[in-house]
Amino acid sequence: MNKPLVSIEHVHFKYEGQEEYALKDVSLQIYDGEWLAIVGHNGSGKSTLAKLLNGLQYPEKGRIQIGELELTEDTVWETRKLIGMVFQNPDNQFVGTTVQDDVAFGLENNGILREEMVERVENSLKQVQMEAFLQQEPHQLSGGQKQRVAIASVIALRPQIIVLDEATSMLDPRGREEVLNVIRELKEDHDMTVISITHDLEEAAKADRMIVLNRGQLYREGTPEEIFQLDEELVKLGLDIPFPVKISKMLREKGIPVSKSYLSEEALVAQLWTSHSGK
Ligand SMILES: Nc1ncnc2c1ncn2[C@@H]1O[C@H](COP(=O)(O)OP(=O)(O)OP(=O)(O)O)[C@@H](O)[C@H]1O
Repeated sequence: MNKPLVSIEHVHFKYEGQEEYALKDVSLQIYDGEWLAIVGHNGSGKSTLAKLLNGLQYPEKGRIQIGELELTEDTVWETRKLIGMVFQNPDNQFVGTTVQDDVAFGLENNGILREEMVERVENSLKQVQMEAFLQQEPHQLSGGQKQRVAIASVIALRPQIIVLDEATSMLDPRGREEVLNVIRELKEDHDMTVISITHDLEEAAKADRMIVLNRGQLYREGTPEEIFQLDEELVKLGLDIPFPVKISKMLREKGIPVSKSYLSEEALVAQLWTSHSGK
């Protein structure tokens, strides 16, 4: 994690006919191999940032650099090969009549030869643990399974970066867990760079780094531990602090030594066991 793979520099963006800027002077870097979570309340500009990264909109001022390329109307087809997008609604992302066809679709469009296509379809479905569902029809799948197929369709094209725009927000807890596990594996085992855009801080707690957006501006940047220290400030921004972080704060207020804000229930329970058994 050393060179920025994506560099967003002083980006301003306003939708046509609107007075307010949706993004105001936003600058941030995304490093090779990291998982960056971009969080913010409704209307903070998260989806607008995703649209800019995908070249669906262009900055009014400022620039976006992806790898060696500046993202412009001339380079957008090249930059889209580097960035794969997964969106919120699992039902809007299926184009094939079976799981296999769905993953193959993007490859066909990119002129990948049949033999390689078969291999890539199989491999990418394996990476999301959906290889047993090759012939299944989309409507037979759960939300989490559909999103995993959507991720397989993206990784089959071998992008360097995967952007998940609220990709777990329509899923039940089990589906969300499945998708988050897949994201972690893609990052850890396949060196993918992950950008997850979410209003769910529990999900963001799993990332390496977080960016908080507020009213189109970059409010804070830091590790999840650093961001959760903001505490009431996050609540004021309309964000809900994860349950284990709230509990560890309450314990500290009651004089029970919890050294930092624990980001997962498991870590908090482990700390409490350790201090309890040490007495
Ligand atoms: N197509 C559009 N036309 C006009 N204004 C828009 C459009 N899309 C978003 N906006 C405005 O731009 C600002 C940023 O919206 P954006 O959708 O990027 O926020 P968000 O953080 O993704 O919110 P949400 O979580 O509700 O999707 C908001 O003020 C919103 O009303």
